[in-house]
Amino acid sequence: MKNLQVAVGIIRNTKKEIFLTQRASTSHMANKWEFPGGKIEAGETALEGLIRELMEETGITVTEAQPIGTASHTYQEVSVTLYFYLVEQWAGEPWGKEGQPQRWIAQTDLKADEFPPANIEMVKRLVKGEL
Ligand SMILES: Nc1nc2c([nH]c(=O)n2[C@@H]2O[C@H](COP(=O)(O)OP(=O)(O)OP(=O)(O)O)[C@@H](O)[C@H]2O)c(=O)[nH]1
Ligand SMILES: [Mg+2]
Repeated sequence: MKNLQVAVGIIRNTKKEIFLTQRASTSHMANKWEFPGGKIEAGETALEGLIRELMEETGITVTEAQPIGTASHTYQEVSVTLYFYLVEQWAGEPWGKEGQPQRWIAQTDLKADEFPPANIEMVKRLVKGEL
């Protein structure tokens, strides 16, 4: 089975809100909410992939990103390893640049079951305020 390496950005503002986007109804994990990001390309570091994906999907220029852990999960169709980054420094204002629904939500109000299963542990850490 394919193993995808995926860089994801937890974009957090000074009010401790996190920027989420919703996955397309036609995509893997359709309609789930996610941290913006995507597949790391050949020859890219995880951080380079993160910076490129957040520009493509949200229009921001990341100026600082802190690696906060990884998670691996095997879905029926594909297995993924997520590289999570906390992003608190950027230029621009994030928006659903590819037409995805978006929202800011208080970190403590995140709901694990709105995310793909690979995200559950990270969402729980965020809700507990461990990060
Ligand atoms: N972006 C993102 N992907 C996630 C998260 N959690 C999770 O399991 N994934 C999975 O990671 C895989 C790759 O992510 P993606 O679909 O965003 O990749 P991408 O932006 O490069 O997509 P593309 O092929 O449309 O260009 C998908 O199977 C997706 O379901 C998450 O929080 N954010
Ligand atoms: Mg993506």
